[in-house]
Amino acid sequence: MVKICCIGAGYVGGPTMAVIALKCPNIQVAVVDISTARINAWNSDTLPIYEPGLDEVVKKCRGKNLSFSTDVEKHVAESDIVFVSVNTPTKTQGLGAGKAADLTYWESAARMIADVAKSNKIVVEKSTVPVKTAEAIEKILTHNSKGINFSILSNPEFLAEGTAISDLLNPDRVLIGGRETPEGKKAIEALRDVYAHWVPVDRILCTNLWSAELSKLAANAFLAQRISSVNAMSALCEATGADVSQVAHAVGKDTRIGPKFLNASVGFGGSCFQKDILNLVYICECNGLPEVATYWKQVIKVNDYQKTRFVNRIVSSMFNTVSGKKIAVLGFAFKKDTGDTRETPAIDKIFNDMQKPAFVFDGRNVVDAEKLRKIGFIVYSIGKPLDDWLKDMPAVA
Ligand SMILES: NC(=O)c1ccc[n+]([C@@H]2O[C@H](COP(=O)([O-])OP(=O)(O)OC[C@H]3O[C@@H](n4cnc5c(N)ncnc54)[C@H](O)[C@@H]3O)[C@@H](O)[C@H]2O)c1
Ligand SMILES: O=c1ccn([C@@H]2O[C@H](COP(=O)(O)OP(=O)(O)O[C@H]3O[C@H](CO)[C@@H](O)[C@H](O)[C@H]3O)[C@@H](O)[C@H]2O)c(=O)[nH]1
Repeated sequence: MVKICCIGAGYVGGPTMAVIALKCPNIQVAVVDISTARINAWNSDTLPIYEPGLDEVVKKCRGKNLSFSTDVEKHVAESDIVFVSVNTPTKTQGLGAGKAADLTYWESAARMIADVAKSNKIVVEKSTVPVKTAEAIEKILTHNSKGINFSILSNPEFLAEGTAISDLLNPDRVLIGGRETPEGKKAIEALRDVYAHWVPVDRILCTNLWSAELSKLAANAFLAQRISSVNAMSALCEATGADVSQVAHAVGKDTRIGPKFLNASVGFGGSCFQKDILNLVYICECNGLPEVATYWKQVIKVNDYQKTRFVNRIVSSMFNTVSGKKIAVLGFAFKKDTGDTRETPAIDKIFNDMQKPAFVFDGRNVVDAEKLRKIGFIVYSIGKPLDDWLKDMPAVA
């Protein structure tokens, strides 16, 4: 029986391994983590993360071919395939601080694998990492290998939070990068066999290592760029009386552009887009490509601009100061299905209790602005024609 171990029981490691266990009953899957609290939660009735559909998958497989453990070394030693899905945040100090990916957790995982391995292993990069990380990992593993063979694969994850289970069950593609050597090709085949249990083979793309590593950063950069593009348009819509939803709809009808990821917002959030674009910018700079770095950096700059613009609208509409005023934030999560409070029927109550004039600032275009205006609110919807009140106020506080 093939044994898989995943180091890192987070937003990626947990759901990904649960789906592998569900679809591959003949494979034993162990998810390990240094955090006892996280592992205890994975073994309890209250999982450490909320994802629609996750509970059912975990409950079906846990105790059969899916386990969660803090005994990292034991499970790594026993596995044929080791996924590494540890966090790779932006560095906060040292070389590349504020941009480069911090690979401390990755490096310590790689050193531990080299230490405890007693048989040949396929080591899979699941975390999002800079291009050429596989080379560094390979060096760590082979220089400490005691004659054991390690094959490194890059298998970046494209799931989005909130839709992780459906993304994993029905992925647009699975990407596997490996060395173009006989051993590398054999390792790619072994991982392809795992996914082929449920993913159509034409959706399993096999590339060289560097293409797979870079494709992940590129995909996130392209997605974030679309959001910054529509958000940039939202500012122009407000200045001209155009409606950003209508513009996005018309633009997205072009089949070359497509309708997805064109929702104007207060800017993108989440743990990935900013971190991965900063990482991309850093890699471009390190490779002597300042123009390319500047191009992608602009995506973050527009995102920052959009956040500031939204706050400025709030402050300027409320007579240039919010000090002493109470502001309620409805929907604090970075996106839906992670804690959503839209269309709460409590809004009319809220209006009666509020000081007048009462405002709603909608950074996601999710509220029914006309309904709220009828109740008496002054409504600002991002990228939409402005209320008279807002027209009279400067856009910048
Ligand atoms: N969150 C997402 O939606 C998403 C999607 C695709 C890719 N990614 C990428 O996947 C990676 C993991 O992201 P995440 O959101 O799952 O992170 P996370 O912080 O939720 O989980 C990482 C886990 O790794 C554990 N860990 C760290 N070092 C360890 C070690 N040496 N041994 C054992 N466990 C260790 C941590 O305790 C933590 O529980 C990142 O590189 C991220 O960029 C994330
Ligand atoms: O049209 C849109 C779409 C999204 N967003 C915002 O963008 C952010 C990110 O959303 P989303 O991409 O859906 O969630 P993530 O979980 O951050 O997933 C992204 O980051 C992951 C980590 O790398 C990748 O695996 C996914 O493919 C990629 O979509 C959120 O704040 C959204 O509200 C918008 O403002 N407008």
